[in-house]
Amino acid sequence: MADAKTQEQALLELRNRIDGIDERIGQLISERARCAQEVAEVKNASAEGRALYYRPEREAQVLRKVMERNEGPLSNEELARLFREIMSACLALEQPVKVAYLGPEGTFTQQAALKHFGQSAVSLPFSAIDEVFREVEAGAVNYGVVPVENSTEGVVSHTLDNFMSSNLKICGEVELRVHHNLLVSDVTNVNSISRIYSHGQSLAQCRKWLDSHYPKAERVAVSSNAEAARRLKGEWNAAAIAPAKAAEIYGLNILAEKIEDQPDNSTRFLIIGTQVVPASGHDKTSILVAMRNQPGALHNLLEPFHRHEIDLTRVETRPSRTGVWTYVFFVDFNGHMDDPVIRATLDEVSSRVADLKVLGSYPKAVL
Ligand SMILES: C=C(O[C@@H]1C=C(C(=O)O)C=C[C@H]1O)C(=O)O
Repeated sequence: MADAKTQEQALLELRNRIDGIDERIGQLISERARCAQEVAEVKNASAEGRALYYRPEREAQVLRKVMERNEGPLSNEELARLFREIMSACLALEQPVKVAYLGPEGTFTQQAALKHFGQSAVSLPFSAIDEVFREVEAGAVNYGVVPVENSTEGVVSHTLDNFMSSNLKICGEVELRVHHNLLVSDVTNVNSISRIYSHGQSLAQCRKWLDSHYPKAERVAVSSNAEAARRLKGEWNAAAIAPAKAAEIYGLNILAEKIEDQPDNSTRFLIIGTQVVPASGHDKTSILVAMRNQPGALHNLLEPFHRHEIDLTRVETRPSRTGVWTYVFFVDFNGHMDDPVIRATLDEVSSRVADLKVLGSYPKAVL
């Protein structure tokens, strides 16, 4: 009895302390939000209606500082995620950011959009990557989020091809661990699944699992994982590979979890917009280069990077859609356009190739 009483007493005291801490946190968050409102006034005063409310480089710096200061017990990622939401809410006071993503609702791209901009952003689904580009170009939204590469399946060529004809800039990147699940509906007969819907990339990422668990089922590629989930309604012999979120949205059941072949399966997404982003201190730059298919062409392109000791993080080739035998390279490297070494390197590269377009310098993914 005495023990129960001391326990009650200890809980009461701790909860009183937590109430006091919450009160202070609440006051500090409000104070921060008022500061952000003042930032908006300053931005408005000098921008004649064209204020840039969202500042990717500043947000990256804020999150990095949160992680550097962290003394635990929460992990850096967990603490940064909380601050991500505080900033998202503060930014929404200035102006809710409007983001187009490759939909429908429930796709990994939507998860990436919310991971990057936080839950206070207004996210709008579009059914094709081209449409996301078009919405941003038309100014109907502030930013777009599109997938660009997967650690198992490689590049999302559709996104790269869009950059060839677009003047949009890359303003940021997001990385997302991607887990796949096998979803079924209430009417599915789980012993007679003969058709499995998903996006082509996801089917490929679960190839081995499907080979061993459903070797005879027909694999049907559809436009997105969420579309796969949506198709299940009313089909008694079908399943879908999709994120757990899609099960929630479309009222489905998870039959098997984490069925991806590679446990560290992750996808990188790009934030596209019209903004040129200043340096944050840890940045990446993406360029697009067009060149003739001559002997030594790739060496010529890469040599200045090597000489200036610039780290390349990715090189992709796509056939150009204009000239015959002309290739287009997408190159990502560490550093920002404002850095004189990067600028000098790109000047050199530019003199060696048919065309060079800077797609953007942007903060490296923090979360
Ligand atoms: C407050 C600002 O505006 C926005 C909100 C931020 C925040 O809440 O810290 C950071 C950058 C901007 O996206 C700012 O530019 O400092």
